[in-house]
Amino acid sequence: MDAGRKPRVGIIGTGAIGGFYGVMLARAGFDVHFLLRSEFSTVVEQGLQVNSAQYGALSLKPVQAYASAEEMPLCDWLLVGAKTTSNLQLAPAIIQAAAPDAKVLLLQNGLDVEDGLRAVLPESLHLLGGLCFICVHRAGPGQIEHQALGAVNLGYHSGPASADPVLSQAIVEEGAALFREAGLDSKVMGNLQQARWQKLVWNVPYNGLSVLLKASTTPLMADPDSRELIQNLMQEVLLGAAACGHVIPDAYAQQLFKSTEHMPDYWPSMYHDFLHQRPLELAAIYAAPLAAARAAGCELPKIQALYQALSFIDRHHA
Ligand SMILES: NC(=O)C1=CN([C@@H]2O[C@H](COP(=O)(O)OP(=O)(O)OC[C@H]3O[C@@H](n4cnc5c(N)ncnc54)[C@H](OP(=O)(O)O)[C@@H]3O)[C@@H](O)[C@H]2O)C=CC1
Ligand SMILES: CC(C)(CO)C(=O)C(=O)O
Repeated sequence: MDAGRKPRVGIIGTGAIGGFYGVMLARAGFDVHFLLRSEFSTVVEQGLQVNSAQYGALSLKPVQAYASAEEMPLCDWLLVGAKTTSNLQLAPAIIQAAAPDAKVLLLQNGLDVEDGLRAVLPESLHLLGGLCFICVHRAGPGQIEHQALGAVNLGYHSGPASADPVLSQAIVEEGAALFREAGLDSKVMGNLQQARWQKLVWNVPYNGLSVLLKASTTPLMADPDSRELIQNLMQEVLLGAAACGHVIPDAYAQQLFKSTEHMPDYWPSMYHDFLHQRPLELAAIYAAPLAAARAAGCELPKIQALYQALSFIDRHHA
């Protein structure tokens, strides 16, 4: 990349997350290119709209939109906004759109989501994980509803800087600076696995229960049984994390629980997948942490039961 030039950003999977962060970066002056699938023609015709409780009505038009990665220019940063269930299918697009030493940032929930992709990406590409603390969903083609929050915490996973902590830290800082330039909070996480476990403290209970109980956060937080279930599931995530060497203080779970009471009523992204008969992110959000905890000698029976019920739903809802 030329010194002084702003990095070129590619969005691989322009849904709620990809669309929101892509629009914010484009508005901050970055050269952003969007890979789309089903919404390609609508977005070419009508642009991308973000209806944000925080920033008001934002619009990006025209959009540098592509139906194929082969037409995209080589990008310095690739932000993957697809669901984890699409990662392997998207690997050729990521490789195609990546500049020679590009940074690939997975803006996704779950554990070990980088591992599957790492195995198929060239060694020259840096791979990072990003945890998005945001409530956002697609309301229609190219239409993104942003209800609350927006921070992204980043950590280095692997690549040419794996053995060089100074370089990997600098790369993660560069990524966090992109988001900060777009007016969003972004922290550097020294330990990506720890950060992923922390995020699971929220996603394990709320994502799955929203599908199983067909309830958004407000009713889930209002009912004594679901409140207890959420707290028990959170405790099991802490146990699993600790067994894997990541101690998360109980106060962290308590604070997430409390802050959910003050969030606007919210349907987690897994519920939107259920509603639209898309595959659920069960491997990343349930199977991977269960397997990691089990390998460390720790069984998590409530999470296991939730996972089994969701697996049934996932197989039968399409
Ligand atoms: N939504 C939220 O508030 C949050 C989501 N997350 C995480 O962020 C990640 C993304 O979630 P979210 O934005 O909600 O998901 P969405 O379903 O809104 O977006 C996924 C996008 O990826 C696209 N896509 C999938 N496969 C391909 C492909 N082969 N080629 C081109 N595009 C493709 C989809 O296109 P198509 O329309 O054609 O299917 C869609 O536009 C998930 O891991 C989720 O858990 C994390 C925090 C909050
Ligand atoms: C936890 C929450 C709602 C906001 O922090 C989120 O990021 C998610 O849905 O994954």
